[in-house]
Amino acid sequence: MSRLPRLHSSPDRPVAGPSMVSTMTSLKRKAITEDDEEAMDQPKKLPAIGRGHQSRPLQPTRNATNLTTSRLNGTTSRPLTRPQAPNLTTSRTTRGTSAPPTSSSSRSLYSSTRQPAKAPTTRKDLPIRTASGPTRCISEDDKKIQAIANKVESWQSMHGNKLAGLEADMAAERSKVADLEANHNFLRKQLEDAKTQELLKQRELSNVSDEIEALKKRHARELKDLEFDLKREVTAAKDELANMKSRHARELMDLEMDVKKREREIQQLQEDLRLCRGDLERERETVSTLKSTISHQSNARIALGTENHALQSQKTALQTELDMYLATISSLNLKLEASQKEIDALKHETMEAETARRKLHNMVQELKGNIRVFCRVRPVLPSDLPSPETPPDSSSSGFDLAERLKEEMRANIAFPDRLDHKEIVVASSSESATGQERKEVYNFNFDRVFEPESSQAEVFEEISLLAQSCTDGYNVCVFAYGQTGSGKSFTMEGGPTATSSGMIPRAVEQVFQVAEELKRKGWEYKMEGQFLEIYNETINDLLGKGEFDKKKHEIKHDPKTNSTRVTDANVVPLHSPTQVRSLLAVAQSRRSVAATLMNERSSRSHSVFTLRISGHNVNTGERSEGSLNLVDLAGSERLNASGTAADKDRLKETQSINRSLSALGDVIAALGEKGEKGDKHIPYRNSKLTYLLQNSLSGNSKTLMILNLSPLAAHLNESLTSLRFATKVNNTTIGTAKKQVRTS
Ligand SMILES: Nc1ncnc2c1ncn2[C@@H]1O[C@H](COP(=O)(O)OP(=O)(O)OP(=O)(O)O)[C@@H](O)[C@H]1O
Repeated sequence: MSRLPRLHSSPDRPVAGPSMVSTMTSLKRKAITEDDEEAMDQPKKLPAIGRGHQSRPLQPTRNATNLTTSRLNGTTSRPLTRPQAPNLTTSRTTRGTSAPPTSSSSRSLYSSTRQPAKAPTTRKDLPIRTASGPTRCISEDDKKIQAIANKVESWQSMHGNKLAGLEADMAAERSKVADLEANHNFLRKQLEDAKTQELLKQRELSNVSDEIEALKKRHARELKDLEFDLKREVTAAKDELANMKSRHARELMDLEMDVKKREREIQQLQEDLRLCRGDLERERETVSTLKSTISHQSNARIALGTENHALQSQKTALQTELDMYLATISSLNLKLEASQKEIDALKHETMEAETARRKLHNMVQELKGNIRVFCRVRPVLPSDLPSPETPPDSSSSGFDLAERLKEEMRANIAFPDRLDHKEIVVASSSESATGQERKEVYNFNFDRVFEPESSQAEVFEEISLLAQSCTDGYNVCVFAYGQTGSGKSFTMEGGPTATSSGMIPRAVEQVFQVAEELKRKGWEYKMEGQFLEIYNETINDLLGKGEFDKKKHEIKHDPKTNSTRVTDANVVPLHSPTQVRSLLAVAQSRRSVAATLMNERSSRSHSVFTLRISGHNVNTGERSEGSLNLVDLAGSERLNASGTAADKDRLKETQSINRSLSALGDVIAALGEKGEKGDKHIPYRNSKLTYLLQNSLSGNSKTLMILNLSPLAAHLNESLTSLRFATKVNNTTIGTAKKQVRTS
């Protein structure tokens, strides 16, 4: 299609010959064929477009060519395909091989078409323009030239005719060409119209195809939407179907279960029915039995009616008796009430008697003098036995051997006073200078003597009144004296169990108990504790921080209140016996203990536990200040006996202990002498121990010394020394104890 307009777009070009026309025709044919081919590619609407121009089909060129050809054939004998015209036309444009024309028309044609420079190239000896140039006088040549000129002239005249015919032909051809051009223009116009229409149709077609495309897209979208909706609906339908299936399955299961349940119920009912039938049978049998029983019973009832009558009369008699008893009970109740009142009065009396008894006890103590001495002998312990080469077996022979050994080791100590337990007799045998055995027997009397079998409770029973008197406002001092390993610590502190607990925990418990009881009488008590150790004449606070506190403690006495204070020593408020027990445990772990030959756990220091108790009677306004000092003295053995002479530190310890113990003896002796002389100086300051216990050792306080003795024969001499010291103390009267009581 695009080639066709280009062919017809140059109307000014020289008209082509038949070959050109045929070429054009073939080109047109080709173009039309291509058009047809292209038309084949167009949408199917295109034939409809062409149908509107059927009267002028799109193949006019082919018809026009045919027409032209037929016309040419009809008007002249010379067909257009003759060679002359093309040669002429060609010579006009490109070739100049023909001879020059002689006529003016041919000359002019020649001169207008041929270049003069090219003519001599064919014939060199002939001038081209012989007629107009200078004439050479060569006669032969002139003749020949004349002949040629004649020939040319005849040729020209002959061809002039031909030329005229050709010009006529040319004119005819020109008119044909004009026709063809007109036809061509018409066709071109038709073609342009067709193109315009085609463009319109193409535009329409593109619009339509756009619409189709849009429709396709919309259709695809709608299709997609529909597919999506459909899928969703299908999914929903599937879900619903699944739900329905599961619901249906559940319902089916429920129904099956229901059916099974019903079946079970039916079975149960059938079983019940069977049982009921059995029961009914049995009941029927029972009814028949009962009927016979009833007949028996009615007979028995008659008999019972008679019996009942008799019992009624018996009941009346018993009722009378019961009334009598009730009267007796009410009179007994009255008597009980009277007795209860009597008991209360007696209790009150007892309490008053207890108070009076305590007063009397104190009076007795005062009359007896304020230092009392108890003596306690510990049992022989397995640890006292020499360690055997072979370990003892648990057989009876092993036990007997141990007992025999104990017996052998035991000193000859007797307790003849079985009633009052106040006497101890020690027998010793020694060799005289003459080699004879000398037997000596020593009798000692104390306030109380405890045999090896005596328990802690028995010992405490004797000192409990003394201990609790601190609640009445007395200064009380209990100290344990004896050689190392004699049982001082055991007596004062005791063991871990309730039965083995010593005097300190028992005394504290007692004081708390008494304080609680005295609350009813309006007494309120405040208690505080202090635990000190005197080691090598240095005071160590056992309730302080660390094993040895670095502080230098000083002892201060207040003569007004007869109280003693130690500077920088911890005084802990006491609230319960349990708290006191834990305090004692802490203190015990801090005590300095050094090993000696005599006792592995020998305590090489004095320990002083002080319980201060201040009371206030809210009813009477009375106030009391008392203290309880519980002293565990260091071992009293002599220097050689302990085997410490070789050890410098142990020697110093022992010397210090012995010095303080002899100072204690000196103080007690001086107190005894003071009682006689009145103005005797008491050397309290000779040791830290006596200075600390000044207020508890003076005549205003109650003092108890517990002498602990070893039962071993090996320790007999030490025991005798201790017994003599205790006797001295016991014989000392140091005055009358005074209550620290004032009325506010
Ligand atoms: N009455 C007793 N009953 C049973 N065992 C006792 C008794 N008295 C003391 N003992 C035991 O004897 C050993 C020595 O006693 P304890 O340590 O009390 O002696 P001590 O005089 O305090 O010695 P130290 O001066 O070295 O402190 C301990 O094992 C103790 O348990």
